[in-house]
Order: sequence, then C-alpha cells, then structure tokens
Amino acid sequence: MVVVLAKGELDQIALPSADLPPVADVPAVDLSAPAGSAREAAARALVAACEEDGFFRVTGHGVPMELVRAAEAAAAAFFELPQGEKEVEAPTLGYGSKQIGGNGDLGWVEYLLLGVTPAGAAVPASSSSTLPCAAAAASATAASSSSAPAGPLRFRAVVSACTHTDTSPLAQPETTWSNITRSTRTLLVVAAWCVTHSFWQPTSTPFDSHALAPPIDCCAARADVPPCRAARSIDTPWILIATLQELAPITHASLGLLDEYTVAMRRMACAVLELMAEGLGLTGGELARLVARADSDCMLRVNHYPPRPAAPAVGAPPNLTGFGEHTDPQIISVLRSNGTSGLEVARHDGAWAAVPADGDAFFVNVGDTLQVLTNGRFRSVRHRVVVNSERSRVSMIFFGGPPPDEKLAPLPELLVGDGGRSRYREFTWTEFKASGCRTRLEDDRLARFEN
Ligand SMILES: O=C(O)CCC(=O)C(=O)O
Ligand SMILES: [Fe+2]
Repeated sequence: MVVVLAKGELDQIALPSADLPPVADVPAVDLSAPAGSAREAAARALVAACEEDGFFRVTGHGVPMELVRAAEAAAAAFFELPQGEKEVEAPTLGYGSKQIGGNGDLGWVEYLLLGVTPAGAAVPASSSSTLPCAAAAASATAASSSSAPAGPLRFRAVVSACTHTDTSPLAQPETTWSNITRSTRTLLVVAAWCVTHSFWQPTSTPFDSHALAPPIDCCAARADVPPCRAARSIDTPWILIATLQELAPITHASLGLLDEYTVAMRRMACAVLELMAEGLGLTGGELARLVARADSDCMLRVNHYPPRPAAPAVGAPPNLTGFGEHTDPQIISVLRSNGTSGLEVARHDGAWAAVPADGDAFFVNVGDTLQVLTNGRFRSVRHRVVVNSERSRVSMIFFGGPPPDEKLAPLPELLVGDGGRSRYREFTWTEFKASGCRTRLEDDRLARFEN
C-alpha cells in the first residue's frame, strides 16, 4: 500500500499489546458427510460450534481449489497495481483503503467491495464498509442509475462518469494498461462496456478476440445513453481494439474470477444453512432461502493487508489493527485467506484466539442476523485482523444477507426456553442496515433491537 499513514492515524491503528493470543482449535464441519449418521453428526457439530463460539471451518465443500487460488491470485495482482490505478477502480470495484465504514474507523487494509447480483455474480458496490450501510449504498447506486440499460453492471459507474473525449494517448504505439492515463482507461472501459452490451459486434467472444468489427455507428440503437455518446467520439478504433486486449487481464482477474468465486460461495453458504437447519430441527428450508433468493442482499469483500511496515522506519508498534473488532451484520460470512494468519476471534469467555491459516478449508462466521433468528442461541462472533506479519494477507469474504424487506425475528420453532420469550423485536434488514450506518465498527448493533 503506497498510502502513508500520518502519525495520528498510525496511533489509531496501533494495537498496544504485543502479546499473541493462543491459537484457536477451530471445530471442523464436513459438508460432504453422507446422509445418515455421518451427516447427523456433522449437523450436530455445526450447531455446537455456532452455540459455543459462532465460528467453525468447513471441509468437504467441493469448491475447486484451482478456482480459489486463481481468484486469490487475481485479487493479489490487482492490489499490486500502482495506487493511482487502484483508485481509478474505486467506482467500478468498490476500492478503498484504510477507511473502514464512514464513521472514522481506520485499518491497515485496502479492499474491494462488491455487491452480488441475483445470478450470484459480483458487481461494483460504491461504499467503503463491511457494515450494512455498504449494501445500502450499493442499492442506492443501483437505484439512482436505473435509467441505464439492463445488462452487465460492472462498468456502469465509470461509464456514467465519463465525459472525456480526447483520444490522443491512444496514438502511442507502446500503449500498455499500466502506462495509459486515467482518462484513457476510462475510454477503454467505455469501449469494453459497448462490447459487452453488443454495441460493437466482436467476431468471437469479447476480450478473447483479435478482430473486432469496427464500431460503425455503434450507438445508434441507444443514443440516449451517455457512455455511447462518449464512445462515438473515438475515431481511432484500431488502436482502441488493440488496447482492449490489455483490458482482459484486469477485467477477467478482478471481475470474471470473482464472479465465479461468488457463485461458489453463495452455493456453499446455502449448503451450510441447510445442514444448520437439519441440526436445529427446522424443516421448511427458510434459512437457506434467505440467502438463496434473487433479491438476497449478499456481498463479496476482498481485503488486502500489506506487510507491517518495518518498525524502525516508522516507529510502528509490533501489532497493527488490520480490521478492528466487530461482528458481521449478515446471516453468515464465508471467509478464507491466502494461507496467512492474522484473523482473531473472541471466544465465548471474551478471550481472543488466533485463527490458524486455513489450508483448504473455509471459515464461517455466525452474523448478527443469525443470532436474532436463533433467538440468541447462536453467537454472532466478534473478530478482528491483526497485522504483525512480513507477508501480505489477502482474504475474501462472502457475506450472505437476507432480502431488504425481509422481516427478521426469532424463528417460532426456536422460541423455546425462557417462557417462549423473544429476545429481539421484529425488524427488516433495511431497518437494521440503516441503524448500522450510524455505528462505529466495534459497536453492538443488535442492542437497540433487543426486547
Ligand atoms: O480480512 C479478514 O480476514 C476479515 C475481515 C472481516 O472481518 C470483514 O471484512 O468483515
Ligand atoms: Fe468481519
């Protein structure tokens, strides 16, 4: 991360303690356990883990490790780009650095934040938080650009901001993705958008093609759309086409693989919720449906924690806050990192425990919403990331959230004990997000919904 922290900011993210907590013994849940006693045992293990610490790891998940490694490598490659180039992607990929949420929380982290479409694919979210307001901002962005045509959303934010028409940088023969200017990149994104919306007909698949048909009046069909007006001014199509191929690694790496990864994560989240329902004796399938529905409010966050700066150079303390302590607001989060430690979870007794590197497993967090649905039986796990490593950590977290209008309250089947008393009043996900927007990272966002 090129961004340098000012002294005051460094003080804010320094963790006073140099002590490393004990390593957590994270329970494993085998998603591939065959029906019968093995699956029943897996369901029991899952429920016990959710009750105890709200945290477990999933084995037998069936997600190809090649996909996981490719998505991690793509994310890492993105974060290696020069800072200026990453910032260009803020509207397209929800890029942000250091600031977590809009209420002053800072961390030694940069990230991408992507909303998830009904099909499961990742699309840009425009906010800088893992908190519910991120999703609110993402849907607000989508609503405010509702006049844009349907189709892939990934370029929409950049496209709608594009007014630049100067194509001269494209005339440089040695143009590469990394040495073109921001405005040229914007034009290329416009061009790519036109290809994906079929304003230009490639002779084969977009981005793999060496020969695209010239963009002859490519905007005739949609002259009302601002990006098309910008695209129309491009009068050196052959250079544009040549340079479009430079776009391929970025678009595929940052979006294509993340799309595929997100689809796999949503599928896994649903499989975990199905097993959970079995363990809880729920028969209706409602838990998994909350995350599987077309309008479910899911997100993908990709975090990069650069290595800790050398202590003598900046006077840094041994440990930095990568991501401050918090609970995730959604139903469940599915997380993994590139085999680099740093994640810590608060156990039921409040003591921190370090989560070992993940190997081929995925970690699952119980979120605030699941704590509510289970009437407090499951524990929304408090967690944080501490940076004390010489190694970069890249983590990818899928947040499985409910649809915006979903009424959330303890499931009637789980209102046992305590005289059947509901510990939480009913609220919608939208209401919860709006309330979470005003909180700091470490705040208890459920307190104001308790009965
Ligand atoms: O990056 C990580 O490993 C965890 C980050 C996290 O808890 C979050 O993004 O909600
Ligand atoms: Fe989290």
